[in-house]
Amino acid sequence: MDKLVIEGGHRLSGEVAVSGAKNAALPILCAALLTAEPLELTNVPDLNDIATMLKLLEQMGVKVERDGHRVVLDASGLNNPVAPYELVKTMRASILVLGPLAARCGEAQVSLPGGCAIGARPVDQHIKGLQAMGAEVAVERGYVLAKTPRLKGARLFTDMVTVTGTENLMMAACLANGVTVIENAAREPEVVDLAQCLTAMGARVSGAGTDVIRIEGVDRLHGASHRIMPDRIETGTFLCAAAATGGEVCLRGTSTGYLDAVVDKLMDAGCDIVGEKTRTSETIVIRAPQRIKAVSIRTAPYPAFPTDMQAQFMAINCVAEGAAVMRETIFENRFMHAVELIRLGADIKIDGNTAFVTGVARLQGAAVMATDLRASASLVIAGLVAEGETHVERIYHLDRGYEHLESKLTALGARIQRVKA
Ligand SMILES: CC(=O)N[C@H]1[C@@H](OP(=O)(O)OP(=O)(O)OC[C@H]2O[C@@H](n3ccc(=O)[nH]c3=O)[C@H](O)[C@@H]2O)O[C@H](CO)[C@@H](O)[C@@H]1O
Ligand SMILES: C=C(OP(=O)(O)O)C(=O)O
Repeated sequence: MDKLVIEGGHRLSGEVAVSGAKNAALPILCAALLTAEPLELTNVPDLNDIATMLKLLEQMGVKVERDGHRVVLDASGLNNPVAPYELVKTMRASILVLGPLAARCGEAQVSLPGGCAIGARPVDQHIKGLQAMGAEVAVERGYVLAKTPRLKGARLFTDMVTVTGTENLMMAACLANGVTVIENAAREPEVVDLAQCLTAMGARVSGAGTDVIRIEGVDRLHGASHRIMPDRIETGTFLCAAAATGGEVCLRGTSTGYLDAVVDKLMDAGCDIVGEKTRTSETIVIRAPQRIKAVSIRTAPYPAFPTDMQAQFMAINCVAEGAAVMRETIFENRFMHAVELIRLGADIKIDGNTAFVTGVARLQGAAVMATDLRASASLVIAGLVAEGETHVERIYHLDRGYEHLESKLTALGARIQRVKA
């Protein structure tokens, strides 16, 4: 098992390119199931989650061609609407095949995604929505089993804002008979990116980016080309790494437009952040003070502060001046990084869904264990500023969602190496 060894204390500076978004690419790969014509995707990040999703699609009969960041999917031979446990156990997003399979094949057997360290993460809203569209859905022996004649358009209301729930139901509705309206829909930019891809495939979707999405079902979708949006969470992670180290970094191929809440908090922390847009490119430049100020946050669905940035902000608050209150409202168990940060010398107290963080003058390197994807990122950020060496173990979590993180950080002046543990 690989681990990262980080020698802290090196200020980040220079330029880095941001990759395509994992959380946009995963649903969009599943959208290929909706058509018998090729779907060409560019800016697809090179991540373990993407490799797993491609394997999953391949074993369903989808032809996959991959050349760097370009992927072409051809689901004309789709013949096995099954997502087995072996392939879905590491990846929550595998549930995103459910809606497209039910819509295109009239049946699906999808293993419940594996347990995850950040919370229970049920899929009851995905199921409730498909049932409202006329599908018979049961959960048996760990599998969601769906059977349906052509899905029917329906008025859907989700009990809470769910990102993959919205995406699953939006994809299913594209081939349904009649109009579907999803109320209380997720407004995340990744939902909008998926809607844009579906529209390019001939779907009739309006309202993506608002909390009411309307989909007029069509008989079939066709092939298309689509470029995956930049990863706003990778962007935010590099901004935090720069902020923690008092650095000056230019991020290429990304935009402040996707993460207003994060940029706002980093400016409150004392950073100077400028987004620039030319005809051909977009960049963000961050200049951080020597020591940032602690900032309080409360996670909530987009456009509020993203839960996927909470762990990275905890890392920067650990070394900031002052104290912060951090409230996690999306997942019931997403403070696993706190105990590891405490091993590095952080001052953190947890009470239910609230963390109280008081900045310390310095962290000290130690061996720590990554427990989930963003927890891993927070430990890397803390390692960049801790005195001495930090060893981050179990980085397979990191490889699920960050493309070449250590080489990108090395290019910015960090001392970070991957070694066999
Ligand atoms: C692949 C992907 O895009 N993952 C993102 C997606 O996850 P994901 O789509 O799984 O997260 P949801 O938005 O669905 O979860 C929000 C909350 O709703 C609950 N819930 C959800 C569905 C359901 O049927 N029943 C239910 O109770 C969840 O347990 C959670 O407490 O959005 C999360 C919230 O922004 C992000 O952290 C993840 O990075
Ligand atoms: C929680 C995350 O991903 P997933 O939903 O794929 O587990 C994440 O991207 O931070």
